[in-house]
Amino acid sequence: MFSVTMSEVTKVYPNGTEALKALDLNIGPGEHVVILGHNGSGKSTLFRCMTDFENITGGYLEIGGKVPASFKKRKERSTFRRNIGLVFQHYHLTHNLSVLQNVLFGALGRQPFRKVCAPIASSTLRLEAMNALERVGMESVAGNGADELSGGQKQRVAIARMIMQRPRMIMADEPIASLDPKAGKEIMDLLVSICRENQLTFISILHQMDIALEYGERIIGLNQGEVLIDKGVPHIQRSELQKLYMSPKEQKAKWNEGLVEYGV
Ligand SMILES: Nc1ncnc2c1ncn2[C@@H]1O[C@H](COP(=O)(O)OP(=O)(O)OP(=O)(O)O)[C@@H](O)[C@H]1O
Repeated sequence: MFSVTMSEVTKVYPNGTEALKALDLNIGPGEHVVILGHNGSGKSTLFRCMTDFENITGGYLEIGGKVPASFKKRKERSTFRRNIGLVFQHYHLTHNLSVLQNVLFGALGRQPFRKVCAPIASSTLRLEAMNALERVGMESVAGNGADELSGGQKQRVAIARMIMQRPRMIMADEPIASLDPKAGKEIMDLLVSICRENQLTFISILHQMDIALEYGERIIGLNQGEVLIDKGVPHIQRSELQKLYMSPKEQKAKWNEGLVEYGV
């Protein structure tokens, strides 16, 4: 199980935008954390820094005992990335290949390319891929083309592909943003249960407050690159989350009305 340690992490883009401002965060092994925040609050930047797709520009970031900023060799970096299972809003399946082939690709990194190609993949690897498909309820369409699936089915296949990676932590960036409410909840149920079964740390970026409250154990609310809320779900009021989506002017107005308690 991976943990995350961040001390005064900043990210300033080359154009001068300060997307993350001295973030101090600790996420323990096996925690289920939801990151919420308005558009432009820094969620994706944080996600990209944690997954090593973006360099931090200040502070200290450690994930699973590794410090991405210190990676010198490509192998170190690829091993680190392989330990983090990523789920995105868009499923990034290869559409002209079968569902099974897409899932086999999840083993890339721990297996060479030629070994994950469906016609020559070992029976052990194929069995593992079929088990992953069964886990997400998609084994009956293993031979179908990935382009024949609905959005919810594609996300399930993307999750099966991620299972093949054997990750130590799952990070999901708006995993249900393209799905209807029913399919979205099914995907969240699936992700949470996979994390529980395998004792994986789970960090997801969401836009839906209700889903965050239902599926998160802890919510981190970002506002203009800073942590505004960091609390366990049982201690969070809905009104606190709503202020994440207010402009500074609106927050000040609420403050003046005495409706919002800051820093509590
Ligand atoms: N590559 C970049 N270069 C310069 N500025 C960037 C870059 N990426 C993001 N930003 C800026 O950094 C800030 C945070 O953006 P980020 O995408 O992390 O926010 P977000 O919370 O994920 O937003 P959304 O919910 O819209 O995805 C914004 O002001 C954005 O314009």
